[in-house]
Amino acid sequence: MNLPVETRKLTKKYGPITAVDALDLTVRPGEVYGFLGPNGAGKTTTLRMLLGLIKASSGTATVLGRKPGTADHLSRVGALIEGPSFYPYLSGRSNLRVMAKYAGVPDSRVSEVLELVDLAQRGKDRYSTYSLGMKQRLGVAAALLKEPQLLILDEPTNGLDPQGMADMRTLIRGLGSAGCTVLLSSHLLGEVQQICDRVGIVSGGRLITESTVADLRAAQHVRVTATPLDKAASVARELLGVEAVRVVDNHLELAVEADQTPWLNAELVKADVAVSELRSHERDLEDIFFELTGEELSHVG
Ligand SMILES: Nc1ncnc2c1ncn2[C@@H]1O[C@H](COP(=O)(O)OP(=O)(O)OP(=O)(O)O)[C@@H](O)[C@H]1O
Repeated sequence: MNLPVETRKLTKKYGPITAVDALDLTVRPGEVYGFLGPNGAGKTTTLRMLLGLIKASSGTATVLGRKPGTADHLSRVGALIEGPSFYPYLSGRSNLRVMAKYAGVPDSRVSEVLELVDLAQRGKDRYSTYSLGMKQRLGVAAALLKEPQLLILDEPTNGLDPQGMADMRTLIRGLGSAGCTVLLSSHLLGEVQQICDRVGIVSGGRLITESTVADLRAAQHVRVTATPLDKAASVARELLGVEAVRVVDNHLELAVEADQTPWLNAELVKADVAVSELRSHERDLEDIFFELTGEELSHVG
């Protein structure tokens, strides 16, 4: 079976700017994949290449086993990338019917997709009266008209209020459970943590890591509260290396396996450090992102 998305050394340059830098992404069938990174990391540029809207400078992208932008590919990939454009004076349903007719999709599918995005009750209302969240969901409905195998969504909750975000998350999770592969970009950690099976973390156009959310979070970490903290930090750096030690507020975060904690404790005590707490803890994506990129992500979502 073809992978929904596979890129090899995918690169896009704009003059001196390398917007996407030798990206190797793999999206597997049936998963909700989160493409996570701060503004300007190269997410939109990547998605545009996957849809054949712009050409790569070098490297390759395969989408459902084909080169992006071929006729066959376009009918099997749904996308919401630049804000959806609809006729404001037509109802949501009429807008979709116009699109369905143009795409050769039977009218019955319009009701199905309105149901899927929870707009069946408001289908008769004018598009101009919709909230931003409803407009976004109608955009997803339009992308679903052709029953795509892969749905690509660029920042699907951008600009939505908390309720709109929650509705969109429910919708995306539902699509994922129904077997549609979803690739979405986001700069919102909370969102990705809640919706996605796997994430690709991107920074400055480069892929920093690609993993399941569960695996990323399960990587062992030990939190140490001790006095004096600066001495504890320097002992830990000597024992574990500078990279493995981070001072956070009034404690240390150490990248170390849990079975090493007795040894670590003994070494700290030997160095006259009073250890009041030493325990392994599950990190959230925010910590991981900061460790990997040195950048902060947004807390919203
Ligand atoms: N058409 C273009 N011409 C020149 N530079 C561009 C163009 N499109 C994107 N860039 C640059 O490429 C880099 C990546 O932009 P991109 O929009 O892909 O990032 P992003 O991760 O999607 O961020 P955002 O969420 O802010 O859109 C940025 O430095 C951006 O300024």
